[in-house]
Amino acid sequence: MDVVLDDVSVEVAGSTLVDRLDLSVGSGEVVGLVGPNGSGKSTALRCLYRALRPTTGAVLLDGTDLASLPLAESARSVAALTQESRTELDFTVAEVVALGRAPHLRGNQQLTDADWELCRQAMRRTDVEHLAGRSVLSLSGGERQRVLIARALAQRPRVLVLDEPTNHLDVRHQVALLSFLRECGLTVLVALHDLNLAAATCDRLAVLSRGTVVRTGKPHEVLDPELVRDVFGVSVSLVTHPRTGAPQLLHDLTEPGGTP
Ligand SMILES: Nc1ncnc2c1ncn2[C@@H]1O[C@H](COP(=O)(O)OP(=O)(O)OP(=O)(O)O)[C@@H](O)[C@H]1O
Repeated sequence: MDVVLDDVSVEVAGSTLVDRLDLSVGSGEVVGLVGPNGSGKSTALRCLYRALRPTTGAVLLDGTDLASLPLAESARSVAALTQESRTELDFTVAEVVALGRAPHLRGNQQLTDADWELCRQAMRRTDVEHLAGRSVLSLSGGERQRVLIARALAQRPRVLVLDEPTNHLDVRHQVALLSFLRECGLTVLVALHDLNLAAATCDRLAVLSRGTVVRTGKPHEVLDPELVRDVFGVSVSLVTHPRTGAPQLLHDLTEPGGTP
């Protein structure tokens, strides 16, 4: 399923948070949104999972305006792991993951054996099956994050939207998640702060600054020291990963920094 953000602007209380943003993501492509704090990454992603409606412009799924689809229909296609994803209720891990099946159920319909099997597969994939009976309130930050990823996978979406999914994850689970994003065959939009992980994971990157895309392309076309200085205000050297050829940035901490 392909996704297009077509000239999307979002205004809230007189401020323009996203400004005429254009971005196309092909079916099965992994596109990373990178940009400084406050550049509009989360706001753009919110338009995709319908937490926000663009003030002007449209989000298209396979050419259909998302706003014209019933909410349940778009929820069957688009799963999101967001910064607002909450696990504050005293549910077990299995119950939280099962919520991912909700868009596929009618009324009070119960989960079938096939639904539970999909939940188990998602829990195995994110390494939380052994926690299935535990209360989510008792989990560590990284374990909770993996449960939320399992919930999104149990939804069996065609588009995955992830806002800083590596938050709280140790390095093994970061690599496992990002490798999965590369292999899963889904259309993926992911906001990432770590430019090196973004370069290693994504087919293309879109660099956001002040609510709009300032550059888009394959990681080696996008990540150059000049752009990183202009957009992020930091000094880096560019090297090439010796095995994969991915561009990697080395931070130069001896250069004067900006505001922390
Ligand atoms: N409801 C709101 N009302 C007013 N301003 C908002 C609202 N939501 C977001 N903003 C502002 O919009 C800008 C973009 O925010 P957004 O969360 O999209 O940025 P981001 O690129 O995801 O940042 P971060 O990297 O810090 O997560 C920020 O300046 C933020 O303060």
